[in-house]
Amino acid sequence: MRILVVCAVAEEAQAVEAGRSLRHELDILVCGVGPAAAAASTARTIAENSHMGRAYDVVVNAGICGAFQGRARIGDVLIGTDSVHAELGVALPWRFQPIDEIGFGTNRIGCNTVLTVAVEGVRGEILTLASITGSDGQAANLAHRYPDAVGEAMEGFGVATAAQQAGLPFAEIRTVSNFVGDRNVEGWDWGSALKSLTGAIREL
Ligand SMILES: O=C(O)c1cccc(C(=O)CC[C@H]2O[C@@H](n3cnc4c(=O)[nH]cnc43)[C@H](O)[C@@H]2O)c1
Repeated sequence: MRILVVCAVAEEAQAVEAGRSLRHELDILVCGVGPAAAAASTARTIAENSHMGRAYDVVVNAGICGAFQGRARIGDVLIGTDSVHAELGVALPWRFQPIDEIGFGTNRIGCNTVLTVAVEGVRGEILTLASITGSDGQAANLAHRYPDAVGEAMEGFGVATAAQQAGLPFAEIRTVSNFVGDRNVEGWDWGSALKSLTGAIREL
């Protein structure tokens, strides 16, 4: 099986590389931060490899993330059931209206759960945002809007869109470096999250 694993930054790619198994052919793409870079870079890589006769069977987005308080802990592995774009819709003064409600597509792409059946972790929706949530108030609002969301990151929905348009199964695996909320980047535990990421890829 040929697997494309998409990471935002080099540190995540190194953690994935450390967990690589010889059972599968696995390419690692560093796409850059955010959903637009993730979608464009993933789509281009899928197309180029297909033209070279090296088509992928599966696309996986792997990286670190923030977790919603009480739903997961630092270092936990999160396995997406759905990748949800939490900013795609209409920001009404009194509530956020997802794009689905106005008939212009969907902000949700289902993850293939068979791919990740052997990976131990917390299962739930993983949100994608172009902006990292930077306050406890915003975090509470998102947690309320998405009661089944376990974490947030910045690339999942972009990678999922590229995979879906290419007709490929998609999975999102994240490991928790911080809690969603007040921005304190010094408090992020990259070490624990990257170590867990290596372990999760080993189980994939
Ligand atoms: O704001 C900063 O100064 C800063 C410092 C270090 C790293 C960053 C990033 O932008 C990395 C974000 C990267 O990691 C994912 N991630 C991790 N935690 C969260 C989160 O709580 N909310 C959203 N994304 C998160 C994300 O997928 C990025 O690829 C910034």
